[in-house]
Amino acid sequence: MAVTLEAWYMDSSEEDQRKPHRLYPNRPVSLDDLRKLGVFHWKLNADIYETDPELEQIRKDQGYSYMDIISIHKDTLPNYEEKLKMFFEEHLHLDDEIRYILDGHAYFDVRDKEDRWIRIAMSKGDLITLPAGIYHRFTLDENNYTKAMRLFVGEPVWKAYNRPADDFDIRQKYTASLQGS
Ligand SMILES: CSCCC(=O)/C(O)=C/O
Ligand SMILES: [Fe+2]
Repeated sequence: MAVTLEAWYMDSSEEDQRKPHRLYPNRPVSLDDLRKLGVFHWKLNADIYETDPELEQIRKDQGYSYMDIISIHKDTLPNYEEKLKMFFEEHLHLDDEIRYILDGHAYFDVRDKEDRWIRIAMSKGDLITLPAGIYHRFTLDENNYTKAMRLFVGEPVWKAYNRPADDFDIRQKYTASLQGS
């Protein structure tokens, strides 16, 4: 089980979003680089998610009072194609996005400070937090399946604001937080 998270700069090809879209040669992005963008990662044991004390501690420390589980597969998710299309539109949220992969695989793409796409490969046991105001998107990979826990502080708000949302206070706050990092 890899403790680290693999991430890389993406190519600009319009080919299938589910492909890795690496540059050649590959340009990896470290966990430290991700942290500077406000993106944080934990590796947990997803086999025991229902009773995991480590997950409990994170939820307590971070105030993640809400959780639900979403299974993203053509046979389980209503309006599967429509939802995947929506998830892959570049957007931001007014709150942090917190996702814990319980099974399968997925990609989160985030913009770096220079507006380049970074692809983050998520698999079973990866918990990630994306800060409010960061432009990002989500896709399945070529396995076409993931099951994820969605966590939230308080009552969940799933509203996504597609780019451009540069005038939003949360976007300004996020870009200001990057200064000097
Ligand atoms: C893994 S949950 C579906 C993706 C989602 O909710 C979102 O906002 C992606 O950016
Ligand atoms: Fe999102």
